[in-house]
Amino acid sequence: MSYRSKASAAPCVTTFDEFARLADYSLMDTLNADPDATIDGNDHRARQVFSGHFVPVTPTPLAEPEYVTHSSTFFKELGLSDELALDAQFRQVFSGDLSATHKPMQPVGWATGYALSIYGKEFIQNCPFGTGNGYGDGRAISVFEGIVNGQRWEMQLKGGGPTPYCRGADGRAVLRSSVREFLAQDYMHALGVPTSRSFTLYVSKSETVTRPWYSQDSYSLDPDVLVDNPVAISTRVAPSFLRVGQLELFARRTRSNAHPKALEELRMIVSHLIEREYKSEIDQALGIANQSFADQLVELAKRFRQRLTTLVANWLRVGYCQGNFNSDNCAAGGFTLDYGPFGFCESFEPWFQPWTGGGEKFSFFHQPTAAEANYHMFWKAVRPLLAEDAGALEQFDQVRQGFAAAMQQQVQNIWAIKLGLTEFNLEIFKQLMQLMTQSKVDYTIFFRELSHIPDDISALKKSFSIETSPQLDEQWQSWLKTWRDLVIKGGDLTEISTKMKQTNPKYAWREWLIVPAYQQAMQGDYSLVKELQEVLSHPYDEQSQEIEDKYYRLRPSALADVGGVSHYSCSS
Ligand SMILES: Nc1ncnc2c1ncn2[C@@H]1O[C@H](COP(=O)(O)OP(=O)(O)OP(=O)(O)O)[C@@H](O)[C@H]1O
Ligand SMILES: [Mg+2]
Repeated sequence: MSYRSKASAAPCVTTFDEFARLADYSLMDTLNADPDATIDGNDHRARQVFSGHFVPVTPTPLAEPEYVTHSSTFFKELGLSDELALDAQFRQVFSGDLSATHKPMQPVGWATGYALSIYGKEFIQNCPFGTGNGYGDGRAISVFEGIVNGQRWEMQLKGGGPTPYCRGADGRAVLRSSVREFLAQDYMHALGVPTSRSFTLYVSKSETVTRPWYSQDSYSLDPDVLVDNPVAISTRVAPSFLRVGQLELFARRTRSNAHPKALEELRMIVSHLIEREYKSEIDQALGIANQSFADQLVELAKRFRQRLTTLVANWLRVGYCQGNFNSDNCAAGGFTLDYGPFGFCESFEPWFQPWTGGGEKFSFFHQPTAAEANYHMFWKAVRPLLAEDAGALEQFDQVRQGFAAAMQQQVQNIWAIKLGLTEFNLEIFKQLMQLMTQSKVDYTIFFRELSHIPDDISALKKSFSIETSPQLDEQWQSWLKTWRDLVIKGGDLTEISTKMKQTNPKYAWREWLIVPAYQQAMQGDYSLVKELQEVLSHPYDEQSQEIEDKYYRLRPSALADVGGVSHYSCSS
């Protein structure tokens, strides 16, 4: 299996006119708008939204927008030329000014409500009205839907200004978090991990917002200063932005009989999910003719389970920790969404958690359990739609029951692949985890060095951030021998090594190397952002010696506990 990203099509769309013509809004045609909303989308204050699937809302344009970057890789895949990102009208639209659009593209975007469950427990405290009706996309506004290069995509501004779900906040995202989100999303794609995609990033040259953050070299757990930050809008793209929390919102309304159309709205949103994210797979599994909705739901449960368990196993593979894997941050399409509280594990720690608000339950190795809690909420939300079909309901429940076993299977599978083994070996794995923790290994460097299948531990020592004792070295040597003997049984060492290098990336997300990129970007210099984009878009490749010296190295120990580098409290 190779995790390299796919090849791309030749560019063809070069003007905004051509781009706007790709718009096709099936979502607005098939789902319900909030009946209390205004048609013009001038709807920017926190309020309750009682029904409907979306609220028409216009973004708030950035003042004096400037181009920061775009994803060249993704533009190519979509058949868009790179110049388009610099086109004045295109920039205007993707920095929030929809007045520059023309038909069939529409001058109004939309935001959606969703609910939140934390580790399987329903929460409404986050809603300012105490009802759950004020919670949803507070600063994410979708502005485009269309068929681009043969595939349907939705494009969503993040930081596009307040919506009815803003809960009194400003609806903005700062450049720091936008650069992080943009780069991380692109990086995840390059790693071969399903994700929403980075599209464009523009910053305001004159508008700032004040956010709590860390002073230089601060060891504080919580931010200790207020910083003025330029505001930015990044656009992300996905087949849909449906979250498990969104299904939950409609299920909760159904359960409480909130309004007469509640069950129908739940059915509609789940059908929409199938249409957008699972249609071809379900058609393939069931055949196109004579499918009942109940059959589709059972198949949906299977497919989502498969995607979610694979996703989380891949997060473990690449060292990613979502940090706040609640149901409102869990895409129902089974890909990574919301790069706010995330981080990548450098110095190995099973319970690594970069986000100070997240706690151990959302830490690195707890993600499979967090995923199960989200899957449970998905199951609970969709279940009422099967009330009339006992047979399908039983199958649906069985898929839910099987989550833990399926998850364990995926995790074991990924460990076997990471270690170049044909099957998971619990003893080898347990010993390794212990040794890795004791030696504080750099997660990425360790597995990359191991991918060369060395017979001596000296190469692996490059990844250790402590001096090891002779006893520990002996334990390592003995582990290495047992592991190597097992690998040898699996076949040709060169082939296994090549596969391991396609599984274990060389280039990692190192927060301390990202910090200078967003700091320089705040001063108007985007060159480091571009450089990182380039390095991180080929994470499995050997790159130049210069890049290796700069990016393939351990975090300086002085940065180990620095606020904003090793941990952060705020993702906005
Ligand atoms: N500055 C802000 N203004 C308005 N709403 C905000 C702001 N920051 C966060 N929110 C809202 O708070 C909720 C939870 O925060 P979270 O950090 O998950 O959001 P987010 O990073 O904006 O979300 P996502 O990537 O999931 O859309 C979301 O509904 C989000 O829209
Ligand atoms: Mg979120």
